[in-house]
Amino acid sequence: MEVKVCGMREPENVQGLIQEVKPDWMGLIFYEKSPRFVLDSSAEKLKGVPIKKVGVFVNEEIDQILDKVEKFDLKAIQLHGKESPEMVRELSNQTDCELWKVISVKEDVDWGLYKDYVPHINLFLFDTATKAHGGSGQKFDWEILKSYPFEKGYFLSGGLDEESVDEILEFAAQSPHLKGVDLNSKFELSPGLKNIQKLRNFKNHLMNSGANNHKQN
Ligand SMILES: O=C(O)c1ccccc1N[C@@H]1O[C@H](COP(=O)(O)O)[C@@H](O)[C@H]1O
Repeated sequence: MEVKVCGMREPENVQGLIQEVKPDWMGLIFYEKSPRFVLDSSAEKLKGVPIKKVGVFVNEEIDQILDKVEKFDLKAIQLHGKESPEMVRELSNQTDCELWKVISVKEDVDWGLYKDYVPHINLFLFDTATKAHGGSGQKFDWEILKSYPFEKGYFLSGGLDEESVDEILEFAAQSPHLKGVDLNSKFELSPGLKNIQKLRNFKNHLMNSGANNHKQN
């Protein structure tokens, strides 16, 4: 089970994350309306940090995305808006980054809307649908994922907190395509500043409970 910690931006906080939590991925949010928005002026300090970085974008132009890939040395691109399969295909032809397409969940998912993304992406990421697009701290009903029809792996997101570990493990036991979890606002001291202790507790609990033995796709 992989762990992504999203919404990072303060260099000291990032150092704490790398030394004490060691997640697989660190997310940087490039959506101006987010309280976790990362400025270009942070690129110098964040570019070389030894952790794989995911850039989070909402309905952004391809040129702008590729500019951030270069400036921040991103290894994955998380598309968190209404990006079309055509746009994702075009992007996949212009970058070696992994592509992660978000599916925002309300009450149900029409899986047919997502099949055209499958050939062009590395994974889906499920989050709760809200007007702010992400970072809501709200969970959705994971039961909806029982009908997940694709072979592609996915990440789970949306309001995950320290108390979610047992629920995640129970869910993972019946969900062979669950590849990772994405942690964000429930682990914050303030927007963009994470509580390292809480993140460490979560990761230790998850890993010591055998989640690293979970079958991955
Ligand atoms: O965190 C944000 O501000 C944000 C804004 C716009 C798009 C995505 C954003 N974050 C993503 O939201 C999910 C869930 O976060 P939370 O746990 O509910 O706070 C996560 O994938 C972040 O990458």
